[in-house]
Amino acid sequence: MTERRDPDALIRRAGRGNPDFDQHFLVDDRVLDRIPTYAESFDRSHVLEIGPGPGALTERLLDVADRVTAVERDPALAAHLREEFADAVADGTLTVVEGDALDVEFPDYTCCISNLPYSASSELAFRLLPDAKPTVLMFQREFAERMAASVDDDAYGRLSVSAQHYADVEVVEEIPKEAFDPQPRVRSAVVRTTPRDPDYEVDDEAFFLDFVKALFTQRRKTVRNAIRNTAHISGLDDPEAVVAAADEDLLRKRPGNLAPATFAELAALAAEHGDPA
Ligand SMILES: C[S@@+](CC[C@H](N)C(=O)[O-])C[C@H]1O[C@@H](n2cnc3c(N)ncnc32)[C@H](O)[C@@H]1O
Repeated sequence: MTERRDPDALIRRAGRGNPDFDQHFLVDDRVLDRIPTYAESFDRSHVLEIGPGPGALTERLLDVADRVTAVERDPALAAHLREEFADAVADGTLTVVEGDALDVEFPDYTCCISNLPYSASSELAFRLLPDAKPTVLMFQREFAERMAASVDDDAYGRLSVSAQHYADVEVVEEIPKEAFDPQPRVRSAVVRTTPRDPDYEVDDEAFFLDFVKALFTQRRKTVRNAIRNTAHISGLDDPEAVVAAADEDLLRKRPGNLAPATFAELAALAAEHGDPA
């Protein structure tokens, strides 16, 4: 292996960042070395990296992948990456795409490994998860815990059910603020998602996800009241018919105590009786 670039030197060569673009760069070599290992069991032949920044993680991804596509919104950083990794760009192992990862077309990647911009965590996660490709992603710790939470956990909510609809979700490492420059205000965590089909059937995915979103806006209410109060979000024309058709024990529970498969059953019942838009 050739000697690695120093992350601090990469930041210096990239030039000071743009505060509008959520730029907290990883400078801890041990953390940077570990991140690609969390994807060891995945096909890493074509890795998608969102928000490569100065390129410290990109360099490690180039070591384990046949190809890396790196999507960077900051034009100065995209130019820096093309210069810093000119050999890899020239031989086609690295493609730098300048643009917003929420808009650009993704290549036919095999897995995504990224330290994401936290302000777009949710939108980026839900752009990636339906692709059914494995991911290793860094998020704010609290967001990561909510993604991975199980029914009855305090952190269990809409994010848990929606993310786990697409994949198994695990928090594989917590990362202290000191691993970044500049340091973020919040702690971070690395999440691994392994795509799989859910263990329940959903006929109308969009309605299921809207129904979950609706009920979790009323997480402290009973399911009965949550169904009644959120028709404007779930799109149900006749929430009373759903309440009339549902099991009494279920209606007395709170949304945070319903497992994903129970949400799916209730959503099917709601679609059948509640006349969704
Ligand atoms: C938290 S930094 C991570 C940088 C680098 N991967 C690291 O670990 O040091 C996030 C990076 O995403 C870039 N970025 C922010 N919003 C973006 C977007 N919508 N699309 C693509 N890149 C974005 C920022 O310019 C920054 O380089």
